[in-house]
Amino acid sequence: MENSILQKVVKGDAGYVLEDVPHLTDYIPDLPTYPNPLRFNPAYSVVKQYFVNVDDTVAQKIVVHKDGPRGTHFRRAGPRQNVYFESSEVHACIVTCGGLCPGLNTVIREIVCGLYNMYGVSKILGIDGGYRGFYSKNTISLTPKSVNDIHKRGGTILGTSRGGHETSKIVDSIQDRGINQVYIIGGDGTQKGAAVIYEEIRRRGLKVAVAGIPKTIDNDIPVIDRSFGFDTAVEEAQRAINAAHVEAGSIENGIGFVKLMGRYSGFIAMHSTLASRDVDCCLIPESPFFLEGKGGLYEYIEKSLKENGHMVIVIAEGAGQDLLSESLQSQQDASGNKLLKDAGLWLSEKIKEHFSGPHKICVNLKYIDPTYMIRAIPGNASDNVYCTLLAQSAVHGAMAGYTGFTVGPVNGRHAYIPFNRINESQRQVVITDRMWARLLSSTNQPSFLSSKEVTEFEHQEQLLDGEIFEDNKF
Ligand SMILES: Nc1ncnc2c1ncn2[C@@H]1O[C@H](COP(=O)(O)OP(=O)(O)OP(=O)(O)O)[C@@H](O)[C@H]1O
Ligand SMILES: O=P(O)(O)OC[C@H]1O[C@](O)(CO)[C@@H](O)[C@@H]1O
Ligand SMILES: [Mg+2]
Repeated sequence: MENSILQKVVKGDAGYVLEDVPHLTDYIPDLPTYPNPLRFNPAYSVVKQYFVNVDDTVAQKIVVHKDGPRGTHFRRAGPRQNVYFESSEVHACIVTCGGLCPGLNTVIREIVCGLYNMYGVSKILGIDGGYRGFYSKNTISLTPKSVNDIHKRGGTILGTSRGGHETSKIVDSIQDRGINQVYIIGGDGTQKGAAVIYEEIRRRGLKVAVAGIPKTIDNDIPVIDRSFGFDTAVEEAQRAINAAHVEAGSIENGIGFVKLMGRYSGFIAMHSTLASRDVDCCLIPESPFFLEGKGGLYEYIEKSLKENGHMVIVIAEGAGQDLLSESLQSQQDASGNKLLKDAGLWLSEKIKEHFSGPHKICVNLKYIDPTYMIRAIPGNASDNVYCTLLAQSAVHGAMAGYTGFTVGPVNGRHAYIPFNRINESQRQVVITDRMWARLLSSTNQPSFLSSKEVTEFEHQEQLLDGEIFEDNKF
């Protein structure tokens, strides 16, 4: 076993690898255990095999070959027979960081209700306004009653922020308040912050479990099947695309132009396009494009307008940033994320300018920017169920003494994933994958790539060890 502070790798027969998560007993030996209170809970006691076998693991790769290695596995999430906290001893806190996402309130609600109803825990604090709230604000007391209706509202009742991650101040606050379970809901930046909080807690030898719940509307967190809120955002984006289609179709040479979120990953734009079928061109950060000349965007727009009289374009906010780079200043937000220029607005102006020039076609372009409208809403039904499972899996993991983990579904089964696996890369649309090919075939747009570039993309992806192909699921 290789055992560093963040990596706990167990190897077995036939190429089996378990990338395990830390446990409190890794650095605090002889911790007492207690029977899981769920054993005495009438709602759960009737379930056959309710408890997860301690050795259950979830395979990352489910398409395998006869002689191929069994590959990476993660510890299966779920309740254990024994727990490492007594109910009365638990003092939990919940924090939400980064941008908003549909379902945040559902996760908060279900952590509170899960702790209370399943484990009899009643000391639960909300941290106000993201990481900086640990050391600069009062806490909010959370009870099943106070969170009862919050899943019907968008946003986060706890507030959120970017920046302000000061590890030692945060861990001082955890220690001073006697908190022993920390639930951290947020995106890639937040999970990196959670990893360093875990490391500092471990360095101080504290009996504090740190559980991450991945949140990102962009769906850019690797390993997990998808992030919560993504489904809701794609659904809400349909309203903007429908409006763009109606507007474009009602006027000669109408162009409906919709900007959606997606800083580095175009999943929202790709899935919204595939779901809608009214989109003629989808532009995402992963797929470079150009405007002028043969095979360029202007040529495609001209052809579409000639053939159909109207068209719909969807652009992810991070697409085409290279084209406006000359005017880019390197500004950052409080968390250090690069601030993007508004590619949607820029491109819609360029299109209008181009067609009013020598290539004169009198285009009628309607620009629709619903970016914040698709994330400042409550989760839909399927996201709400998903958020419940995430929250409960996190609670079961912390109660069972696991720490330094992020929870999420891997091939449909919830698992505990070490922070380093979540934090080492960003998930992106693979443009040499079948899903992007489906999109190209549904819109009929050009790929904007020469065959030389396709070969280069394939080569880069082969170097990236197979995980990059995870989208090739369907
Ligand atoms: N490398 C890091 N180490 C420690 N803390 C970090 C790191 N990166 C970001 N953070 C902290 O995590 C919090 C959220 O980060 P960020 O604003 O990047 O959002 P995010 O979690 O990535 O979510 P999203 O991108 O979906 O909005 C901030 O408080 C930030 O200070
Ligand atoms: O304006 P804000 O709140 O910083 O958030 C914008 C960013 O947040 C995200 O929605 C990720 O959460 C990105 O798609 C977007 O670039
Ligand atoms: Mg982020």
